[in-house]
Amino acid sequence: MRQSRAFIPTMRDVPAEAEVASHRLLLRAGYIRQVASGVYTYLPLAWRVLKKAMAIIREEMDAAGGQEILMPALQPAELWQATGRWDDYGPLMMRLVDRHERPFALGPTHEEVITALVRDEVKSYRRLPLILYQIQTKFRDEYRPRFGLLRGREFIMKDAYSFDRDEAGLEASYRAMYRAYVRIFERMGLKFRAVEADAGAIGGSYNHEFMVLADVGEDTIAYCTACDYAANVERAEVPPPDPASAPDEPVRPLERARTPGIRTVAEQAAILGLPLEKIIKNVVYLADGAPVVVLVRGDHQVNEVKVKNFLGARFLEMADEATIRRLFGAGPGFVGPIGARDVRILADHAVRHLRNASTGANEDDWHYVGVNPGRDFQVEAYGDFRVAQEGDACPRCGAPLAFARGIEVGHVFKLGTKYSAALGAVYLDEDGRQREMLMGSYGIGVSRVIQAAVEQSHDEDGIIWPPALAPFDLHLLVVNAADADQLTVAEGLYDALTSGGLDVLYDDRPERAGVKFKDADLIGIPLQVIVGSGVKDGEIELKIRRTKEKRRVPLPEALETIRAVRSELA
Ligand SMILES: O=C(C[C@@H]1CCCCN1)Cn1cnc2cc(Cl)c(F)cc2c1=O
Ligand SMILES: [Mg+2]
Repeated sequence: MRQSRAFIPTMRDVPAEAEVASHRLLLRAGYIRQVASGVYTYLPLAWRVLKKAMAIIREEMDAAGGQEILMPALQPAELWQATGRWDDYGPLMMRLVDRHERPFALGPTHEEVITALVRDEVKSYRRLPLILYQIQTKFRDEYRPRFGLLRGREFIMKDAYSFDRDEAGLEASYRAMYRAYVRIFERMGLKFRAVEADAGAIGGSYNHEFMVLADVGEDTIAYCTACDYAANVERAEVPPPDPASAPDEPVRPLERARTPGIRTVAEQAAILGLPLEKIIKNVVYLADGAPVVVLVRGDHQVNEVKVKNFLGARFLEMADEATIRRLFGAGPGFVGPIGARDVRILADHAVRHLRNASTGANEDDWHYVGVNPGRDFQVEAYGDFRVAQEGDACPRCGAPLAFARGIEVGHVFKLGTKYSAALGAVYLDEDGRQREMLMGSYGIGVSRVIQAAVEQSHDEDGIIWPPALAPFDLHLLVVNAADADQLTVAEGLYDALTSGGLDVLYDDRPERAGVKFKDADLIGIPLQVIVGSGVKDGEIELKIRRTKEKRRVPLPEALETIRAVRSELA
């Protein structure tokens, strides 16, 4: 494509709301433009990148036995009402009514639609396993869309759904999808990790997220420094501490201590002269409306995902002060398990062996000291209820965990029968018995992954596309379009490269050299072919965008050297 014709509206300065480098660069380099908050137009360069990403995804999905379909974005409310999910997502789900006042959702995902389709069309075990997938626009009305394509309200997703006869079949489909994802992200040239993740409201037990490692990622990954354990920190398991590691100090009597007006555990620790590890923090929740107090050590945080999953609660929210006062007779900073009634008490493993700790006395301005769990209070259950921290022991091998930030670009789920049961997707097995299909669902954020690639691969001059995703194979520049020799060589190369099957962006504009070099570095095509003053010596120049390395090449060797360098970069 000739850049003099191309619609690539580069710009120098970017709007303030572009907080991360990848968002700024996609705007500056003329890849995307915002239409509304979280809603974007993909301009020609971005659309080319998206088509490359989709081609890789299609190849690997098809190779893994998937069959591509396209489902509608308009979804009748009845389907979501049948699975009980119509009210699960509140304002996050974009809804509308048609001209007959019938309610519809703009599809945020397609479990309901695909399960109803397979229910109606598949009756026999002979038709399983079945993996169907689509690449389609999704709608989620994020409260605060941000970071460009990383968290949009309208975005492109590949979503696949597997249908199997039994657990073994589901496991096979899950592994096939998992392996396909590894190949997809490897082919895209991304540094990524698959991590154990929490299924959240979608249910099902077993799932992994694929994270592109990047400091702006909204997710935190806990990974083991020794084995291949890795988990979203929401889910990372924390094994019970070794009881032998408990401090062996003499047990003290339980006493009250006056702690006027303390607001935080740090203040409580300070006023009592205790380390944070000796404070028992009490966090009060309503789980589907029922009060629960969760006890964790003062230096730990409650992991609400773990608490919610333990309780099997649909909704978990912090109790407000009025509820806390009604239940405990004191404000939030003075709550404790001793003497507490009409409330479920859960405690993290790390609380169990505390000696002579401190906790609220259920009276404003008073705490207990010399608190010894087991003697002074009982709990309903000790469990893994805290957020893992760097240095915690790996639950698989005991080595210390390390943290990294990641951008979730894929998520694979085992759904089991959650949707097939709700919608009646059943099949007849060999003995004519009716059985519910076992499902999995598998997503890739297609528009998100291309920005994740930019976040992971850019420098101060602009984007550095992984070759497999670059909008063009080459960026050909004529330094001085007014120079007849340079123009002749450049035009000749453009024709030869293009007819040789390469996708070339040719900067033929009558712009100053500096503008052209800056734009080429901004747009980020991995290999630049520069036709400049060297033509009088029969030479052109190759520039490798990532390393900025330049190579002078005799014109007769240009085509074969370009091919050689391209295969080096692939
Ligand atoms: O989407 C999934 C699971 C998988 C992910 C891979 C592809 C298939 N779906 C989870 N999820 C996330 N946000 C949602 C937002 C809304 Cl508004 C909704 F109504 C439903 C969902 C929802 O179900
Ligand atoms: Mg997810």
